[in-house]
Amino acid sequence: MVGTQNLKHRGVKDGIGKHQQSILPVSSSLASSPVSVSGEESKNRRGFHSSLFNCWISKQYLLILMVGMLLGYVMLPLMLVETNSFTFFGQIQQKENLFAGSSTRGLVDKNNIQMRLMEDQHILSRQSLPTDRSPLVMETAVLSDHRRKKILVTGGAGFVGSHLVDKLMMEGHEVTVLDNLFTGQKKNVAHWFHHPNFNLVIHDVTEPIHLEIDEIYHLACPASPPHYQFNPVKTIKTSTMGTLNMLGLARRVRAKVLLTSTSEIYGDPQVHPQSEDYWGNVNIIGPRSCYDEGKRVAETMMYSYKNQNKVEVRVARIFNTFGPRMHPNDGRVVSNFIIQALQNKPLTVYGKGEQTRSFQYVSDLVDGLHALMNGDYDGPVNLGNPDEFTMKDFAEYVKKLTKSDSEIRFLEKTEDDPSKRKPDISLAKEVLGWAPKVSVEMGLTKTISYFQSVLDEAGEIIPTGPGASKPQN
Ligand SMILES: O=C(O)[C@H]1O[C@H](OP(=O)(O)OP(=O)(O)OC[C@H]2O[C@@H](n3ccc(=O)[nH]c3=O)[C@H](O)[C@@H]2O)[C@H](O)[C@@H](O)[C@@H]1O
Repeated sequence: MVGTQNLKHRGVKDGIGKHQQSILPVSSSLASSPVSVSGEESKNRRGFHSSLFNCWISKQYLLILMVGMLLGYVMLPLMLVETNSFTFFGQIQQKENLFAGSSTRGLVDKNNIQMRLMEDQHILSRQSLPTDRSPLVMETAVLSDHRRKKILVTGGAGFVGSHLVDKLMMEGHEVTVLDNLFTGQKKNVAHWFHHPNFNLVIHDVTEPIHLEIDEIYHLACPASPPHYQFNPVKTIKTSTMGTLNMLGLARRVRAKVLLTSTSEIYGDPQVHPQSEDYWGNVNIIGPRSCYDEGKRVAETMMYSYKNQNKVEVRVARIFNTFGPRMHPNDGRVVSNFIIQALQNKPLTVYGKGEQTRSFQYVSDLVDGLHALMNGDYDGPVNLGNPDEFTMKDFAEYVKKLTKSDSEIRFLEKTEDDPSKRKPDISLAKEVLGWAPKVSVEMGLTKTISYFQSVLDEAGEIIPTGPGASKPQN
């Protein structure tokens, strides 16, 4: 830029130099014009007059020449320049005016847009954004700084985790979801991405992490049998190293930590229904042991940290749970039966279908986890709905609710599949004042309509079978 300016400046100077050169010969002719007074008078006079005349002529000539030059070399260019510059500056002025006009308008528009953006941001900072996965708008409370907690939810992008995140967000807390997205899905929490209280950290709990938080809900671990059996070593690492990392973090920052344990710690139970004081019946080396034993040792770690390091702990033993946002390829019985029934495909019952399960709706579980975290009781607590079904009856029930023509197909029994399961929830009722509110029928109706929308979007879904498998997105 500077170079260009210098070049232009030099060009102008050179131009002036040329003009000066062209004037110079004329000036020199004037300087050398003959004016003589010597010799005969008349001759001299004539000569004088003639020379005067000549001089006058030459002066005239010179004058005309000079006027011409003045006009030609100075005035005309000046006039042209002036005219051009007038037009030019006029145009510039006009352009500037136009620009100034548009920029003023632009400024107004810009201000309007900014105002609207600020208003939108203000509204969005108090609610969720509707998405396909979560179409209902959820409003978030505004808490004062000293009441707003920093809460970490490991596995927060999963089925149960994402519903828990909704509740904590609606209460106005700052929620950090930590998930490696093995079975969790970003779309489960996408409705919070814009919210200033929400953070998503893609991280594997088997690696340590340093965060400043007040509470930890530690859910991270695949929970569906085909998924946790896909990589049993990773599953056991997740429960053991993951829980150690969360307890280490809780100890460092003095956070309260809740572990989501499972009804699976009772194994194939010999006590029915199962209460918290039952020690269980787990095959230590069976295909389910990576999950069952992982959760059992995780519970042991929780109470070791409580006793040794005074970490404040909570342990929930979760029984079979279902609801919207279950992974369609989860492979668990509720999602499988509903997806099969909605497509009029055979409902796959493993074994004779005489094994029992008791199903709770996800919102009840979330309320239970919340009550446990915020209560004083720190022993393990069962959270489940005691409404018990055989799998054969459950298949019929799903068929009825979906009005499906599917046949019921009996497949081979899976190894170590618990023959019965039903929670005793007297302790939860007593220490948390908690009991499930949503009937299985009501919960199933909501879940059926959810899976119908998933199917409408996906077309066909082939549910995961009994064998170990990687989650399919
Ligand atoms: O849903 C849950 O909360 C629990 O799910 C699983 O436990 P499981 O009881 O085996 O759950 P499902 O895979 O849903 O199986 C329930 C019963 O249905 C049967 N089933 C499953 C799927 C299927 O297509 N057909 C079928 O008959 C299974 O053999 C089993 O007897 C997990 O292992 C638990 O950690 C978790 O807490």
